[in-house]
Amino acid sequence: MRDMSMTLDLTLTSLLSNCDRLQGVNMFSQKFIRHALLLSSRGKSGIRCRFRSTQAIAEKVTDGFVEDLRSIVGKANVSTAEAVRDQHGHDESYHETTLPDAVVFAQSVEHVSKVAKLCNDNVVPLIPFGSGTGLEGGINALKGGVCLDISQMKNVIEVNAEDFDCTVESGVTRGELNSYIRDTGLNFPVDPGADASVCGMCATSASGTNAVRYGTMRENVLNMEVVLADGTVLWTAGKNKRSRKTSAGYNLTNLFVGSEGTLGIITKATIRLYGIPEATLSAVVHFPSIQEAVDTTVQVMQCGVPIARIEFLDEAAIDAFNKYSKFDMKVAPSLFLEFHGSPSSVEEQKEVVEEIAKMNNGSNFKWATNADERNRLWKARHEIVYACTALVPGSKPYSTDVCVPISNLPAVIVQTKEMLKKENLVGPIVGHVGDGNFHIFFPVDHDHPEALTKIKAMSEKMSLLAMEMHGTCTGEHGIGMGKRELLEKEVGIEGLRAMQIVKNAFDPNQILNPGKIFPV
Ligand SMILES: Cc1cc2c(cc1C)N(C[C@H](O)[C@H](O)[C@H](O)COP(=O)(O)OP(=O)(O)OC[C@H]1O[C@@H](n3cnc4c(N)ncnc43)[C@H](O)[C@@H]1O)c1[nH]c(=O)[nH]c(=O)c1N2
Ligand SMILES: CC(C)C(=O)C(=O)O
Ligand SMILES: [Mn+2]
Repeated sequence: MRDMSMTLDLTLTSLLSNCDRLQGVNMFSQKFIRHALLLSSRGKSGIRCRFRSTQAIAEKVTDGFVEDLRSIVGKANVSTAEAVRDQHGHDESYHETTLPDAVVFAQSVEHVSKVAKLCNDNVVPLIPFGSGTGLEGGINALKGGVCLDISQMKNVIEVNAEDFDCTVESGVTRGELNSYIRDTGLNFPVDPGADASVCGMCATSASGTNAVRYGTMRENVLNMEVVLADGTVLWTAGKNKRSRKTSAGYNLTNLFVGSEGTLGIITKATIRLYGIPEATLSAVVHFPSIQEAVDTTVQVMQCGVPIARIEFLDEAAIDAFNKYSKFDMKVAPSLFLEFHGSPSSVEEQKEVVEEIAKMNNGSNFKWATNADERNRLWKARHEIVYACTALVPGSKPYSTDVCVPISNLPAVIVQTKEMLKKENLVGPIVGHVGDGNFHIFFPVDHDHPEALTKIKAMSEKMSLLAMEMHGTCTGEHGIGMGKRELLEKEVGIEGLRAMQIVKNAFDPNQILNPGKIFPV
């Protein structure tokens, strides 16, 4: 860490600005709706191949090195069995498995620190493994080495109900946390659908269906305990700190959020909690066209409705959804909605959204008031990726993930749909449209490499279109190994160089999750 202070002060100030995107506006007057309408009309399990690690690394992970790992974490917590390495060599995406040479199950931050130091001293790659639900090949051991599974560190360290925050260890998943705090009347709403580890969600800057109301991980992490490549343990906002605001120096917390295991291993996270809303109401509404569904979204957002979820599914997605989850919805472009608040505020939001949807020819509103109906709806929505892969037996999901400023969303989705048609590709579209973020789900069968080539070309075109429209190639899944070649196009050569300077300062031996984020 010798050179860190020298290199960081040149580059970090502009990178680490904090953004607060949570919405507080709540204006429902007719005047406001008209203004917003005017604004918008003006502008606007398959077969996997397994690669072995590179020879040079395999030679470093000798029997002696494995013995050293065992002496740190105990014999039972190190495995070189092929089945265990296989399970840790891929996430839930289409990326083909790449095996680590050994898997270590850490039980404490001391274990993590000593394993990191050992790997750093021997220049052996070290890949943090959260719960393996990522979608960009983040945990693939591209250069072999040690996969550090931190999922067994499962303590909830503290819950400060009166301050609406808590601190968890790396293995606690979102679902486990919410079960643990159920009696407090609080919950952690950031919801990627999968039951990912909270620290893994920090590492990928995850979001999902609730982010439109509660923000992404970036807005919800207050502090993190991180182990650096050389074994140093630090708290990004200072030990035991959990204030809502800070102006103290660089924002290290936001630097580690979204760092995808390339800068350090997140062993604890202090995050914000929210009161479980007094009233919740979900609804589904169908539209004659994609344009009308997405226009509705834009107008709802421009009116400042504090909607908790506003999810778009095109007709192909609804069809897959019906078949997989045994629903019988009208096969048409649709919005899934959810409102949170007091009973009167929910009623007010409902009325405004219903009116906007109707102005855009939305029909067949179905309201889900009881918890069972709502849970069934959202469970099915979160399984949509499996519904889409079920369209091609034996396939794995390839998901695009662009995000654009909300006013550009209708144009981007409509153009995407036209591109799909032109390329003759099957790809249901699903989106967290309140944030301007959407996915195409392509079922990928590795027995048909020509189809994968076509899908990759389409995905790149979409990313370029999103960037042109002032957006990003990844709203929430991260760069991983799938989007490395797009990063420079997005942040520019200067941005990429600044990121490389940060990487080199924190990880001079390049041991942390090598091959990820940066172009090859
Ligand atoms: C069905 C379904 C649906 C969705 C999603 C997945 C699936 C399977 N996802 C993606 C996924 O849930 C998300 O990327 C998680 O944040 C990954 O958390 P894991 O704990 O599984 O990390 P995983 O183990 O998959 O690791 C992901 C990356 O983070 C690193 N990492 C993990 N834990 C770390 C730690 N403690 N310290 C440092 N680095 C660490 C890894 O090295 C890797 O690079 C998603 N996402 C989303 O944002 N919105 C969505 O809507 C969805 N929807
Ligand atoms: C790619 C997936 C599973 C996703 O992000 C979603 O369903 O929103
Ligand atoms: Mn998503």
